Amino acid sequence: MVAAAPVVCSFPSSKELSDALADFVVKAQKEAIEKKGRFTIALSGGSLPKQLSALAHKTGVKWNKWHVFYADERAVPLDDPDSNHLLCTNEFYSKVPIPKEHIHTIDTSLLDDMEELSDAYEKELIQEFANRNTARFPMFDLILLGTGPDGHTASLFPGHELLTEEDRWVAPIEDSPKPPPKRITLTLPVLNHAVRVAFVAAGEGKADIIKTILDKPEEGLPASRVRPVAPGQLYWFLDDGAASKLEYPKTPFKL
Ligand SMILES: O=C(O)[C@H](O)[C@@H](O)[C@H](O)[C@H](O)COP(=O)(O)O
Repeated sequence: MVAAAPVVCSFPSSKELSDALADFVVKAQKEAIEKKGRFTIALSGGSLPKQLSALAHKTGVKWNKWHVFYADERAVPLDDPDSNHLLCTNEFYSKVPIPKEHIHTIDTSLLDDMEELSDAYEKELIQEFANRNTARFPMFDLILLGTGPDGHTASLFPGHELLTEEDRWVAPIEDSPKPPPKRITLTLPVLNHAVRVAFVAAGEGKADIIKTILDKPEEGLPASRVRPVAPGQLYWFLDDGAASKLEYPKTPFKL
């Protein structure tokens, strides 16, 4: 399947990165709403939610058209300090008026059964993206991802059997090397059918892994396997620290 080359942008500071990311998200939601009257986005945990707070100061955001899912979520109650939903609430939703019913959380009554928890979240996606039989995989308007020092993304970890999943939209993982061990995650085919996927990474601590992911995709790290099929497009939003070892060409940011 054909995938366009990633577009990599680097910014001198974390503030400039957040600001450009916010403009990029506003443009993505504008295009999606013009086409379909709604904007479907998936968010990750880690440092990403904080980077989104610059969106609170942007104009032209139609918050009531947003439909938010999680690229991955930890199998914990929604008020647990490990919950990505809690993190997104504190860092992002508390600053912007997304209707609560448009934010798709896991069903915490199913925390004892990871298969059921994952299937229930897949059903949430099926409801949003219509009938699974008519659409092989959902096409998110935008998926925002981070990457860890091992090259994982969402809850897809190096060498893990979930990397070969070809059918499910959402899958459980019970042995995540990054705590907590139990999570659910969007699968690679879902990441690779999005209209846009953007990775966000900042800090010199990320420089080595960013270099491996982008300069040595043949190593097959999970983040290197995210290559949305055309016309989908992959973007990397980095700060100069995270991009400092990269040979892959950078593109000046433009909307
Ligand atoms: O729930 C999670 O653990 C995250 O979704 C995870 O995939 C994260 O995005 C990366 O580990 C990057 O984390 P940082 O942005 O904190 O480096």
